[in-house]
Amino acid sequence: MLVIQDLHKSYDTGKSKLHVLKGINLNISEGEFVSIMGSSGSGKSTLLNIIGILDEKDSGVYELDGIPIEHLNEVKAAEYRSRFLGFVFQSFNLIGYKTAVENVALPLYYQNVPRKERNQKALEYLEKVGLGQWANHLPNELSGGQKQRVAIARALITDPKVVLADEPTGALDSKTTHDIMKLLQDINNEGKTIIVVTHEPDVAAQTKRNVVLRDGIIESDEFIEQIVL
Ligand SMILES: Nc1ncnc2c1ncn2[C@@H]1O[C@H](COP(=O)(O)OP(=O)(O)OP(=O)(O)O)[C@@H](O)[C@H]1O
Repeated sequence: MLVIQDLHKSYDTGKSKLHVLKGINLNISEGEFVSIMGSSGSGKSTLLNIIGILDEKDSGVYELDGIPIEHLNEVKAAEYRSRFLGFVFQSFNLIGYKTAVENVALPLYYQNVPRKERNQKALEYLEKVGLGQWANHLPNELSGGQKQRVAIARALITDPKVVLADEPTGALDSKTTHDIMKLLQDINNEGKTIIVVTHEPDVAAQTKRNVVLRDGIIESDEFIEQIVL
């Protein structure tokens, strides 16, 4: 599903180059549930941004579903993102003036799906994450956990190959973190590939494979005994 070989990334900081990813090798198969940990600055977000085609590698191989991801223009990058990837962020990234169902339907709007069809599907996905009753509420009427459920429904609505979640529980209390991780486990058990960047060892323990980055290289990469919620 996802092949990364000897991947490097540097940032130009004006005076010098900051070499952030220093030869990453990572293969992720369909249906895996992977957590990426590592101390602040180790390169987790940089790696996730490259996997998410939000940023470009300098060198090495990155293939997504068999397609080499190389020097894409913005239109092609956006097309691949919408075809292959779903995104979940710590801060939910919902549009404040749109209702829950409108937020979930948004990726289908960009795929030119007719309004009736996209709203119907969005409602289905909201029901899937347990929020059918909240379809017409605005984000500021929802709790943090509910907002993240809306964001997860939005990430799933295009049936992406891979869901990328950057600190999805970072803004949530421990009970809500449990509920969101349970939801991600359910989604993974249905066959979806999920990659989660997290600072929280408890969250990583609820995935099936843990990758630890240290100073731009993979320090460890282990299949783990998943704590099933
Ligand atoms: N656009 C950028 N320009 C310059 N430097 C950057 C840029 N993005 C990240 N960096 C630097 O690259 C290094 C790795 O950052 P990255 O965000 O990937 O780390 P991280 O492991 O996700 O950290 P955190 O856990 O704090 O989010 C850091 O030193 C950061 O300051």
